[in-house]
Amino acid sequence: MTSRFPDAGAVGAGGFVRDDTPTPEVDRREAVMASLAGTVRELVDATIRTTVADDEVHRVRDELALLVDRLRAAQLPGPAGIRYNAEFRAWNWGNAVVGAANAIAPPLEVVHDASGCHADVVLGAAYEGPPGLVHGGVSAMLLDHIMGVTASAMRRTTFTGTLTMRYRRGTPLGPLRLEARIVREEGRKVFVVASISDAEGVTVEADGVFIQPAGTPAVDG
Ligand SMILES: CCCCCCCCCCCCCC(=O)SCCNC(=O)CCNC(=O)[C@H](O)C(C)(C)COP(=O)(O)OP(=O)(O)OC[C@H]1O[C@@H](n2cnc3c(N)ncnc32)[C@H](O)[C@@H]1OP(=O)(O)O
Repeated sequence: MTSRFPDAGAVGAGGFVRDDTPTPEVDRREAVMASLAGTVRELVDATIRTTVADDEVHRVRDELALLVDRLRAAQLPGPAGIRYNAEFRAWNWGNAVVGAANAIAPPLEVVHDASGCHADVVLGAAYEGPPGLVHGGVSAMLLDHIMGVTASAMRRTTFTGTLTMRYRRGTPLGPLRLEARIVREEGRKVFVVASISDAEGVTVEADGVFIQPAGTPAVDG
């Protein structure tokens, strides 16, 4: 059996990092960071939509600068990366789509189902492109992620090779559903289709080729 695990602390195939933090400690810290990110997400939305007076905006800015300094007191040297321990518990707290510590991420909660993956998400003012509609790049980002998770099927690393989007109509901000499934596989290539829907039906369709980079092992067990 080929192990996907490099030595502790080493960067493995696909950029994954083995980290021997025990799962209960990972779970505990993840909950702490998710609660902070949730409040920062509220801050982002409140910032976009606030109509308070200029003086109050400046006071809030100054208070926030102090809070940033407190978080800067101890920082990782770079991005958070993807870590996992010997129990297969993986965590990628900085991920742009699902990162528990990333207020930029909606975050998407991907569910594996019988046909592939799906996710229900509510997108607010921070994801606007055209007035009242989701930014096309945000739609592509969310679909790319759920398609990548579907292609990897929790047993191999896949990278996006080619992603094609068809925007059928504007995607309204608010509650949305994403769905993705594998349509076929050819060697290291995995062909995936996906969609975003609102209550009226599909707004965006995507198809993509996800590739298991040469030399990266599948997880066999
Ligand atoms: C592990 C546990 C679970 C983990 C879960 C994590 C979930 C994370 C979810 C994250 C989700 C977010 C996901 C992200 O955001 S992933 C980030 C965005 N994507 C990238 O950065 C990828 C950058 N590109 C590369 O790394 C390489 O070019 C890849 C790996 C893609 C191929 O380089 P490699 O050297 O391996 O390829 P090869 O030359 O041996 O060719 C092999 C075959 O592939 C065909 N081909 C090649 N390129 C393309 C292409 N662009 N489109 C279509 N087909 C292509 C080629 O014709 C050949 O086919 P054939 O001739 O054999 O028929």
